[in-house]
Amino acid sequence: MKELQYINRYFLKYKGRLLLGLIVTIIAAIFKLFVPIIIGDTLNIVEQYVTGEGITLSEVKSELIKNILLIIGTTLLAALFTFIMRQTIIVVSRYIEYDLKNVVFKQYERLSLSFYKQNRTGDLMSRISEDVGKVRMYTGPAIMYSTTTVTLFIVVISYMFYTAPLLTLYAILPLPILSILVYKLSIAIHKRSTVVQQYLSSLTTFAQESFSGISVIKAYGIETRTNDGFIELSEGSKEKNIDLAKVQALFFPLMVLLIGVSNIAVVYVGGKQFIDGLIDFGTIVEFLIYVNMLTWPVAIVGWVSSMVQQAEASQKRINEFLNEEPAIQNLVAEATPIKGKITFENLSFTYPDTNITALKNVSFSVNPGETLAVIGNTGSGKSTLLELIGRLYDVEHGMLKLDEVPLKDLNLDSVRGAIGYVPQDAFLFSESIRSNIKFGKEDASDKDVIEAAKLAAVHKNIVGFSKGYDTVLGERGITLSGGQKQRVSIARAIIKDPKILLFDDCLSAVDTETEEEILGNLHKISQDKTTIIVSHRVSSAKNADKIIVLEDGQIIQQGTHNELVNQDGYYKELFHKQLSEKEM
Ligand SMILES: Nc1ncnc2c1ncn2[C@@H]1O[C@H](COP(=O)(O)OP(=O)(O)OP(=O)(O)O)[C@@H](O)[C@H]1O
Repeated sequence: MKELQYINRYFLKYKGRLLLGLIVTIIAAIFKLFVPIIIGDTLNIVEQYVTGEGITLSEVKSELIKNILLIIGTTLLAALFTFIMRQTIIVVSRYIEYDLKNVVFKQYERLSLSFYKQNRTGDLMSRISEDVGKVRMYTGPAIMYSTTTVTLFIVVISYMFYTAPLLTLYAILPLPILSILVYKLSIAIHKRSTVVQQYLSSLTTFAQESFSGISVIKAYGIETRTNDGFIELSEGSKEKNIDLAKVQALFFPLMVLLIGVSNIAVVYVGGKQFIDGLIDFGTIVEFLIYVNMLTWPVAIVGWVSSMVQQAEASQKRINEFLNEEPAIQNLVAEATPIKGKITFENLSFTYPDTNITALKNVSFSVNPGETLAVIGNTGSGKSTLLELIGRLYDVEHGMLKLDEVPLKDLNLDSVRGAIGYVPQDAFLFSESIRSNIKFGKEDASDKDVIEAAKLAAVHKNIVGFSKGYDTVLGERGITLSGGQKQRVSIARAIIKDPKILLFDDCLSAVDTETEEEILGNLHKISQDKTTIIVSHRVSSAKNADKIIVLEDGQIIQQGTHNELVNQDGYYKELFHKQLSEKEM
């Protein structure tokens, strides 16, 4: 229960409702006690009449009517209290689930990029949905059933002992066995359900990937192979489901068997005691009802224990993430205004997870108002360079400064707020184009959105869609071309009007004319901004104030376009190669 202590803060938060729920649960359980007493009493009256013990038919009739009305009344009250009990305890568990999901999601967002590299998306998803769901079972149903069971037990068993102690002993003897068996069964069911769940998630992932990659599957004509893969997985899933069904099938017969044993004990021992004149006839019937009434709560003891165990395991997994500290810490509380000068001093960077050294001894600086172009082969470290400016990773060797201040000594939100970053793979949300652009600036007006789209040379494309800026993207909406996506992503960065603009090879999918248009627009709006353009194309770099060429994480050339085309080396070769490609 150590891990579940974390949940106590929520119990405290909702203590009022919870307390009401517990009181109502106890009252509901007490009300359940009355019905068997009234039935027993009714039977005693009938028995007295049948054995001719001086009771008239009309007296029997009026007693019966009174008892029937009492049964209806108490049952209705018990039902009402049960309803209120669910409305309080179960509703509280839903509130806790909601709070917990929000806390987990907020923590996910706090955590750094390296965390996402180390943990699979499926795992992150299951902690926020399945694990939180299992913890909810502890905060709601487990508490509700435990309270009902404890109350019923205390009230019913005390009453039974008071009425007929020996009969009670025989009647409840099989109950602990039932509880233990149900517990063992619940554990077995849980184990098998976990395997079934794993198969289900593999099946879902397989189907999802197949649908996403359907064009590749069709183009390569591998439908049959894909189908075989699916059949193999579903075969496994079927077998595990059958395994589970076998254990689940034991649950009810086992319960019925043990209730039967208890019932036989009551009838046999009760019958003998009745013959000996030790108890009333009605008591036997009363006990039979109590035994049946107690069976479910007893079975639930086993079920609840396994529920709590699962919740404990789930909360442990949730706590692991909640206790995780972001690798990137904000060490400066107050906001620090950023002007935009970027300085790299002998900076080397190795990715912690792969040990790949992506940057080696890199030094350069860019002033506000200047544009730096970074050119280099794939894997030369260009994207890494931009990610370091956004402090997605911390630098261990050398120094990275903004406005001559080490990046770590600046407020993290100020740094990120000052950057408009366009990543290599433009990611757009399944929302309208307008919201995707506004993502860069929540309070932007429609005019700002259009202006940004014009600067990113995508306005004409957008108005060409029948719903214009309200066109929904993603699975349920239209699919933009690679170049359109890149330009919407550029518009998103432009609308933010940041001090620093970082473009990671984001003009690769647009034609050279559009590229020129965008670069021309950027030139106009970036007079007071620091701009870094990463590219494979000389055309993107040629107008920059400075160009650096990276190879294997090292700067091998730097200068202006004119200087570099007159220097033997990578840039000159690339320039001539791309010039001849253009002429072809
Ligand atoms: N998140 C990461 N974790 C570990 N290694 C990485 C990560 N990202 C990049 N690398 C490695 O770092 C090196 C530099 O990669 P980077 O993405 O910076 O190159 P790039 O010049 O931007 O390449 P491209 O032009 O193909 O985008 C590569 O060897 C790459 O495998």
